[in-house]
Amino acid sequence: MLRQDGTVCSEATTPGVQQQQLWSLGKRQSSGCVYSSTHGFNPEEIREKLQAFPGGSIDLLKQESGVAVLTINNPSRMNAFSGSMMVDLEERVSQLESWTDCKGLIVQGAAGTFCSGSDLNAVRAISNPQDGMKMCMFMQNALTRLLRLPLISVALVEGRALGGGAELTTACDFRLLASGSVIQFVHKHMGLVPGWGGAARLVRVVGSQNALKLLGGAVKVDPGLGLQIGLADGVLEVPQAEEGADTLLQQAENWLSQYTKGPAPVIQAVKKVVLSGRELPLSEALRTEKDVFGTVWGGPANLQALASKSKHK
Ligand SMILES: CC[C@H](C(=O)O)C(=O)SCCNC(=O)CCNC(=O)[C@H](O)C(C)(C)COP(=O)(O)OP(=O)(O)OC[C@H]1O[C@@H](n2cnc3c(N)ncnc32)[C@H](O)[C@@H]1OP(=O)(O)O
Repeated sequence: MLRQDGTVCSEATTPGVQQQQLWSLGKRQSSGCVYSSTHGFNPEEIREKLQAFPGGSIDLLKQESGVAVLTINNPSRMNAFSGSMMVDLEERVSQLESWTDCKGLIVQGAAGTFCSGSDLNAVRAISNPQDGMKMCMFMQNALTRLLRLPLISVALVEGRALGGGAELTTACDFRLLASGSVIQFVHKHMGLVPGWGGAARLVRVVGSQNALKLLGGAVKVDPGLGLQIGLADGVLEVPQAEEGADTLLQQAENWLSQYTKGPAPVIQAVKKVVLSGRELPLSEALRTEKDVFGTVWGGPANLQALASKSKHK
């Protein structure tokens, strides 16, 4: 079981207590910010600075199905991230962290394109290294918390995902690319490298050789290349105008449902064991896996499956 101090010991627990533990384990994993005051990070100060660059919004729609839709919404600037949208994003992630029934998340852009990165007007105004690093710390915290949510997330990429927009796609578990879409880490062309955690995550998704090529060449990744190197997990056809065709969002929801079908505690447990396997040293990951296992073993879904004598043909 989990001790108050976050360490782990083995002790039998009741299913009710186990469910509580599952949730608090999820909160511990998902609230893991990279930077705190010990790193000289003052979130209030940076929030205030970012709010000075308003425009657009990050919209969250929580659905009864347990799948939420997060929309990057700043169409007049190709969904570039204004400062206030960065603060919005952090708030939406907090809302998702406290959603006990969550199972899945689709991250999309408004009006037919994904996201063109940081708002260049804000970038120009804070183009000194100190402010740049503060903005990076803020976005790394928000995107790390997004990736660590106890749900299965997918970036639905239509149009372009550029710069910070490309980085955002790597903060999701999966990426679906619509026909004609492009993910491009344009940072080199801007005299930069990723700073929102996009390089570290990209290496984990496509391997260091491919990451070096994508960043070093500012390569345009179309759906074909995306599938080839593992940056894309699927390709969606942009529907023609004719009646009856599923929208891209419906297609993404269908695709995601193969992983989010089932009770929320089980889906959340799946994400937690994979997350700990990805992020923790092996011994720690194994202990976490045992803990998470303890929260579903003998739980309602497990007992129901046992009672129905299910066969896996
Ligand atoms: C690199 C690091 C940094 C980070 O990680 O934090 C970044 O992300 S910096 C931003 C990187 N992104 C860019 O440099 C994108 C630059 N824009 C473009 O390449 C084009 O605008 C494009 C390809 C997104 C769209 O081209 P298209 O011809 O289809 O449309 P327009 O260029 O006319 O764009 C429409 C309108 O949107 C404004 N826009 C687009 N991107 C941004 C942006 N990132 N910040 C601010 N504004 C942006 C563009 O200026 C046009 O506005 P208008 O008032 O009509 O001139």
